[in-house]
Amino acid sequence: MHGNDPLGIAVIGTGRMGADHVRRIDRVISGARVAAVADTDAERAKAVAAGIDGCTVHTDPAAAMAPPGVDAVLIASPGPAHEAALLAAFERDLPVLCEKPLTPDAASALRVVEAEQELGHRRVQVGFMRRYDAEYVRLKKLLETGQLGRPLMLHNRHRNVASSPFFTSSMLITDSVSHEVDVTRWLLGQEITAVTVHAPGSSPGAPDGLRDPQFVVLETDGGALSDVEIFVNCGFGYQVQAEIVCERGTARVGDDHHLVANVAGRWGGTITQDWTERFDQAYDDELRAWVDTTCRGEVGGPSTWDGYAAAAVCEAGVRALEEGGRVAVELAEKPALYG
Ligand SMILES: NC(=O)C1=CN([C@@H]2O[C@H](COP(=O)(O)OP(=O)(O)OC[C@H]3O[C@@H](n4cnc5c(N)ncnc54)[C@H](O)[C@@H]3O)[C@@H](O)[C@H]2O)C=CC1
Ligand SMILES: O=C1[C@@H](O)[C@H](O)[C@@H](O)[C@H](O)[C@H]1O
Repeated sequence: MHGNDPLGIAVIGTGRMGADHVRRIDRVISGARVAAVADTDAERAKAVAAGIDGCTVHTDPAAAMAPPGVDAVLIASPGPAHEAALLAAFERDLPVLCEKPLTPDAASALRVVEAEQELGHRRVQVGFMRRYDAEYVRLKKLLETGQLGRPLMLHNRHRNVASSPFFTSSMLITDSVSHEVDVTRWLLGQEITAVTVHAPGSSPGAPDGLRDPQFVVLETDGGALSDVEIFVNCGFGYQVQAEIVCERGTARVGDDHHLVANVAGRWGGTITQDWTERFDQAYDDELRAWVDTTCRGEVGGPSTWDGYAAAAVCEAGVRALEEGGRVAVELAEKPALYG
């Protein structure tokens, strides 16, 4: 990157999230351009790159990071492909925005933590975009004022209209509750020490064999409890809500009452239908923050360590779902690199 040239980004994975991030880089935010795309599905990559000046198209993620003019990497391939893409970016010492999950399990996430330590500096921002959502940011700032006192409980609700066909019972935790795991650690500034999962009878709206909904209880090292209702086939809307209960007050986000209309003898509003609608602004702000910090030669936002901690908690959650009972979370020692 030279002078005021836009940051050249290689986008790895051009499916739903990748294509949306390409649009965002190309048309929404300033200071960056899509320099390359890679997808194992060449036609998809080609279609997403169409009309973007100077954007090279690849099927191999490492090859997409090689052309001159690639200054940074955005990973939006499926979770199991993240480790290889992250290590390829580290080979070139490129800054990375990696969609959640960092990797799908604790062992691979720890390998990424170790590889980043070998580089000797932080390179990765993990795509936990709720940290950029205006409502969550306001909640975090309110907690930091101390007015509400110490947090005691966080109640989270996370509902999707319908799950994708390949969704499994454990993915309700690893793919969906991973967001609440990060929100809990970030809002409370505490580590999660144990997980319990309860699964009521499945909803008739869930595909056969899918344990949906589930109720997850996270315990923290600060003595707080965070519970999560995860329901990925609720049928009616995309809802992400959180209420924090503290010693002297409570606060909640996600009520979705942005517009209330009075018409034909009724009042009411609409419910968002998916994450791209509910978190559109948060994704914009997340990407803008990443481009800005990268252009300044800095790294911010959720770290590789946060990605590892989330993976370890989710892994404990999957064991709690499969084996029952309360499963303790064992974290490796936190390297100095992550403060
Ligand atoms: N932050 C958020 O709210 C959300 C994050 N995500 C995350 O974004 C990532 C992508 O998810 P989606 O776009 O929904 O999936 P998707 O299935 O729509 O797209 C994935 C794309 O990656 C390609 N691909 C597969 N293996 C690859 C490899 N080794 N190298 C390059 N490309 C490869 C596929 O051909 C596909 O085009 C996942 O990590 C997912 O968890 C997804 C939805 C919301
Ligand atoms: O990250 C996401 C998806 O991968 C996940 O499957 C959904 O449940 C979440 O709501 C969405 O934010």
